[in-house]
Amino acid sequence: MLRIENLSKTYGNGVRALKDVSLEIPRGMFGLLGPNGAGKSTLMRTIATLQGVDSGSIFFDDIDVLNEKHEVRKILGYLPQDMGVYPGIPAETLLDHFAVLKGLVFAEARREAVERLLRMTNLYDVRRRKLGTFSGGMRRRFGIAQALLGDPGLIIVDEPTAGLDPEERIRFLNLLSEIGETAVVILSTHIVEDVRELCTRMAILSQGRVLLSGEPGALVAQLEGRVWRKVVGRSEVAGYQKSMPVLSSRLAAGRTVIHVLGDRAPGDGFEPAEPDLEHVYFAARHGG
Ligand SMILES: Nc1ncnc2c1ncn2[C@@H]1O[C@H](COP(=O)(O)OP(=O)(O)OP(=O)(O)O)[C@@H](O)[C@H]1O
Repeated sequence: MLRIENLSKTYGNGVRALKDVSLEIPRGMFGLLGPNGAGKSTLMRTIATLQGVDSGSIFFDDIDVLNEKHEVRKILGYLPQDMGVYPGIPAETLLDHFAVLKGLVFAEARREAVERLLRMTNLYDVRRRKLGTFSGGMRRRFGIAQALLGDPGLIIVDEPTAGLDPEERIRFLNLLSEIGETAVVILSTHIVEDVRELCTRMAILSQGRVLLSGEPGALVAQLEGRVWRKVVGRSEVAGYQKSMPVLSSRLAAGRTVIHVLGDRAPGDGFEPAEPDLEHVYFAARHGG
């Protein structure tokens, strides 16, 4: 279990990236959802021991993450938002190199681990190709392979599906879900579907604060009876957005459907709608 308590961080330029953040993250897949600039990467880099905070604490089981960096690095797998690219190096050679850095010093065990991870990420057939020739999806899968070296108990994946085409995204999410059972896996994303499809628990972060956390299904259930829908003209959307909390506005077959939040039926042609995780996300950001 990862326990984050009262974490605060202000950057040198005065931006308060984390404001008293507390979270309990059990084993399994945990989704950290938030818009750009919410503080997700700051939190991920902090857990990954790459930067410090002004106050607060993080414990992974008995390890004091902020003060025992060396211990954390032994059990950590980290896939950063931007993995440094080494375009001229073949995938297998680079993975073997990372494995040495991770402490896999025995050649035979290392060879087995590298082969297993290349097969798992479906890169075995292209293992001799240089990284510079890989597509975005292949590079992401290579990132996962390096993050899984040494069987980490704590895995951090920062915005992994950004820029992937739908097929690669699904392949990548399937890969992640396979590893989510024995480790604490934290996945940061601004894509609601990533969380819906994968995560047993989640939190929403906005402007450095945790707006809510819990199980996606339970959070959706809390909105039961409070979401209303209406088909409107495209030009009317802005007016509704001014006068009521609009959770979403979608084009469906050339018509615009808006969903709004309200404890009572808004009248005026609105009808009850099934809440979904996207509504949870926007309701939280509306303060609902
Ligand atoms: N090194 C830094 N120095 C100053 N400000 C920073 C630094 N890193 C991040 N910030 C600011 O801190 C806030 C949180 O940024 P962070 O990257 O943690 O958010 P995020 O949720 O990961 O967003 P994104 O999805 O855009 O990466 C933003 O306002 C950002 O501009």
